[in-house]
Amino acid sequence: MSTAVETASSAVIVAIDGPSGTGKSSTSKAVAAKLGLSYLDTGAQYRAITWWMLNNGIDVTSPAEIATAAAKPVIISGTDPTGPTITVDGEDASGPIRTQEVTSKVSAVSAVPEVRTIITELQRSIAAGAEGGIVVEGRDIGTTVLPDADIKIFLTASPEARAARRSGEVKGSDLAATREALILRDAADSGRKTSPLAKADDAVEVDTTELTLQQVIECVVTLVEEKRTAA
Ligand SMILES: Nc1ncnc2c1ncn2[C@@H]1O[C@H](COP(=O)(O)OP(=O)(O)OP(=O)(O)O)[C@@H](O)[C@H]1O
Ligand SMILES: Nc1ccn([C@@H]2O[C@H](COP(=O)(O)O)[C@@H](O)[C@H]2O)c(=O)n1
Repeated sequence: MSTAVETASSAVIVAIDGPSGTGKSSTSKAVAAKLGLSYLDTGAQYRAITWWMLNNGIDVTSPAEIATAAAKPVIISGTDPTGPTITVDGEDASGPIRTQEVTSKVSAVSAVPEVRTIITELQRSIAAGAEGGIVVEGRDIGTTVLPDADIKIFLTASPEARAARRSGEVKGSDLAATREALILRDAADSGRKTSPLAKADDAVEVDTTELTLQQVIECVVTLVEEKRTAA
């Protein structure tokens, strides 16, 4: 499978990876909007295929069943950073893919190699079609999906900071349980055989633990602009 993604010569490709709750989505959307780039949330695509499997009676503890069904759903991602969308077989999936059920099952589905092959090809075709450039966020963008990206960022933050951010989104949520769930999902994503969550050797690591979201956005915008100026 070719990993080369051809875009217009002025188009910049930005890969942003990192564990859960490090700020990938918030940062990527804001950076893309600020720089006039498209935006792709690859986690949403893995969530979408997981949601489809759950809705269609697939046993998500069976890699063989998942593999057989992997090519069936039609997943379409809208890449406007000010209003990203995702549909599965024509149905808006943006709400249902964020449920606790999907969150708890997505790592098992995304670990299946057949799923990764299909979703990776989809991601590369979206990046290739983004004529003005794109910010793509996920777990394996810099290492596997777009290894030739112009700039690669790997966001990190302490489990405590990430759990506090996530708990802040849901009133009355249990901080310790949120922290535990984040750690378990990261362990599953980092431990799978096929394109695990990992920092690319040439990625710039940004520890966001002590940074505000605004500071992270400014840091990434500066890195992209420096890269563009140097090119
Ligand atoms: N530097 C920051 N300081 C404080 N809060 C932040 C920071 N970055 C992101 N957040 C908040 O943390 C939460 C998680 O951020 P976000 O969804 O962008 O993370 P993520 O890495 O994309 O997570 P996931 O991989 O689980 O989808 C959001 O509520 C966001 O507003
Ligand atoms: N490039 C990616 C992106 C995501 N995943 C899997 O999807 C899950 C959900 O991701 P969120 O960013 O929406 O939290 C994630 O836990 C991974 O299992 C992936 O494998 N590769």
